[in-house]
Amino acid sequence: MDIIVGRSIDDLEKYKYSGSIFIGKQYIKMENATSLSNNIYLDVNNPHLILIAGKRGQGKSYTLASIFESLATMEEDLLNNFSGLIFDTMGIFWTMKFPNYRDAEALERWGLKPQAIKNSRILVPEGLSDKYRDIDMPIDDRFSLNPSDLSGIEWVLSFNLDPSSQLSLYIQRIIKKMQENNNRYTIEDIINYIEKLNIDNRIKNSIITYFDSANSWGLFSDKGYTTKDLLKPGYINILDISLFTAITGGWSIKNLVIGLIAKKIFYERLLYRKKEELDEIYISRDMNNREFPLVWLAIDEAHESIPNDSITPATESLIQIIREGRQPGITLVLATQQPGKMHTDVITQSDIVISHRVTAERDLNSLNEIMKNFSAQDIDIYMNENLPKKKGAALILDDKSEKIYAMQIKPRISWHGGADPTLIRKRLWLNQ
Ligand SMILES: Nc1ncnc2c1ncn2[C@@H]1O[C@H](COP(=O)(O)OP(=O)(O)OP(=O)(O)O)[C@@H](O)[C@H]1O
Repeated sequence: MDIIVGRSIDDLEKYKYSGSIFIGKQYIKMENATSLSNNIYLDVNNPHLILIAGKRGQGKSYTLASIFESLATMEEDLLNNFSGLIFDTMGIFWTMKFPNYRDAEALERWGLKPQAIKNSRILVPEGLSDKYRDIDMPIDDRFSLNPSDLSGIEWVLSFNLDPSSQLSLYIQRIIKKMQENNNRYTIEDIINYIEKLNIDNRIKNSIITYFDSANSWGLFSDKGYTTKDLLKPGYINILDISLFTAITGGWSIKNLVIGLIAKKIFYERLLYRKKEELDEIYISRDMNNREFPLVWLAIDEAHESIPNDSITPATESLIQIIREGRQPGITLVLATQQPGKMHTDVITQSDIVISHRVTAERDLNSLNEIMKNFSAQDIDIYMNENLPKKKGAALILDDKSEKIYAMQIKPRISWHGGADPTLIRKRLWLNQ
């Protein structure tokens, strides 16, 4: 019998398969043999917090992309009301634009065909777009942030400064003044203001150096894009922020992008949710298409954005979405190699966990915290007994049904961009 994870018994009766996507097949163990049997679907009708865990190379980025491919190929009426946004921190999801000929044989066994995701859209930071064009990467659009949208503490955390240091306190005071005196301002405006301040020259110069460096990130413009520019309905919007890796403190900049955009999406969805509710109450109103789509946000290597031992520029927004995101209709998908390093809210609030193999003790401990609700067995023992040692094999823990399934994630229809590069350069899938 088919399984739909993340769906209540009531909803199973009401909606049947509608509003669910195919994500893989269940492993069934008979005596000593394990074989693939029932189809596993994922409920996409309701918002969820989904954690994908697994040590390096077990398939967590693959799984994340496989789920988003299935979202991209939903029926049109669902697709029109949906928008996916992947914060591509490692620069590996843009290959969705190409068919996965490499796994054509495996796909055929699953009754699937290599397919490009035509409704995927790649956005890159405005000031870095030439770098992407130089290597012929397909780009659909650019994005930037407006400097006046950042609070003092967001600047401080992006500069990787200790929030209680003297420099940080100055920066927070400066930004407060900028916000009081201006509606919109640029980084140059901030620097001009600092230059006129009557403070110690050493401090003044170091603050200016920080803002000068922010100017070189290629991230800011006085336009700044709206969330509607970023969230094209019916599309998987991929924000490639991987090139910030090359800048010192790169993760702080990536987290700034994640934090600011996630915060804006949260507030806009909150507003539009009220309007949608009114649309439902007034029966004369049309309920077909939402003005602002329901959003699925995804972050790979999420332990870097929302760790358990420090605060990043993304922490506050992500915690807010984790705790309150369901009401406005935001689903968050977090993938990590190190669940043991993630903020405890992720562990306690996830309603769907997809776990590939993990071995580090700290990671096993945090997954066992979730596992306690499902089984008396530890997760590694359960995995060893029920899961073949195969890439893409995972346990899926479903809070709605309080059940665990051993499963194989479906192969990707679009090209996987996260594979390790090999010294031998051959197209083995073409026998070349
Ligand atoms: N469901 C799957 N079906 C078939 N092959 C898979 C599946 N999942 C993963 N693989 C294979 O495993 C490889 C590693 O997967 P992936 O790149 O997602 O690892 P990862 O866990 O994200 O690793 P990293 O931490 O290095 O990013 C892929 O290149 C692919 O060949």
